[in-house]
Amino acid sequence: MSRPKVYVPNAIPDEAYRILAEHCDIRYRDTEDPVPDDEVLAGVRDADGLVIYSRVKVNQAVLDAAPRLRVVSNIAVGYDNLDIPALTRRGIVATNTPGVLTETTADLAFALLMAIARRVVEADRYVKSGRWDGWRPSLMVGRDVYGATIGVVGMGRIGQAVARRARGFDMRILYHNRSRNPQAEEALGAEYRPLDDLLREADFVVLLTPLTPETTRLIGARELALMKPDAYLINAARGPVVDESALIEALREGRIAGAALDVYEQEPVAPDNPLLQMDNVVTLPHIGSATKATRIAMAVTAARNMVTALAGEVPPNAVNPEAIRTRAQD
Ligand SMILES: O=CC(=O)O
Repeated sequence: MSRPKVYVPNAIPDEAYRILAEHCDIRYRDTEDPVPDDEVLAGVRDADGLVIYSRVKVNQAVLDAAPRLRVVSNIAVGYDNLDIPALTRRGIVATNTPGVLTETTADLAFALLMAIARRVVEADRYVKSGRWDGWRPSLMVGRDVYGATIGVVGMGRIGQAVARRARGFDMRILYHNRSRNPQAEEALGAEYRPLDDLLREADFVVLLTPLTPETTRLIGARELALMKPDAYLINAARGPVVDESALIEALREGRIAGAALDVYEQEPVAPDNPLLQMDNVVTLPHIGSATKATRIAMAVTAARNMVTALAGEVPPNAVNPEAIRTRAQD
């Protein structure tokens, strides 16, 4: 039997490459540079599998160009770059990499929270600018994290990992989620709130939802207006969960105290985006899961998902296992 063909349009760690190479023929683009759309279309032409980072979109045009495609393995926990209904209709299994990045991403979300509360980035820039003329009681005063109220929106794996960190800071933990999580309530002392109530009460609103039609622009002008004027918004989920123009407006008018962002409506963020000019906004370049160990673990997980799915088994992290049934009925 001939080996399946897998298209890998961006460089992946050797550990993951080796797993794929043992079982598949790989068409490899050994660079992290963005893949032009026409290269994706050419790359998938004879591919049985596609292993991608979330910057590559798999839409109808890609599917139309990929008659043999059976598996798409995303090296990310989020999979909003994939048109899941279209994949499922075609019997193509999609997989993601949950679990391996939970703690790493929670660390980063908490780092965003700490950085905005204690003005870490602003203070660093200030010292490096050479303007510091000595200790002053009001210099770079921020707000306490310890004992404050955190509102976690999206109490999945990462949300719960952030709540565990918040417990260490003796924070009051509120959460909002599609469904209540009695286990998180019991284990973490987290209190469920309808979204509006969470927004009214939290000092730090931390977004950790997947991007879905329901969570797109979940936080808009109305929601920002519910937040306390001294509260902060932290987005470690996906940019489009927030209406970015409404956020810019709220920050300009001082309706919230600040924001710490790892993600944006458009990535990379445009150099003239007003958020980049605001001292009370921390801006990171989508690095939630960016540690060496976690990036390797994500790629290895993605490679294993691919190999398992190509062997005709249900892969450990199938996001649309029903696609296998669709295929079986063909
Ligand atoms: O953003 C990163 C991911 O979804 O893993």
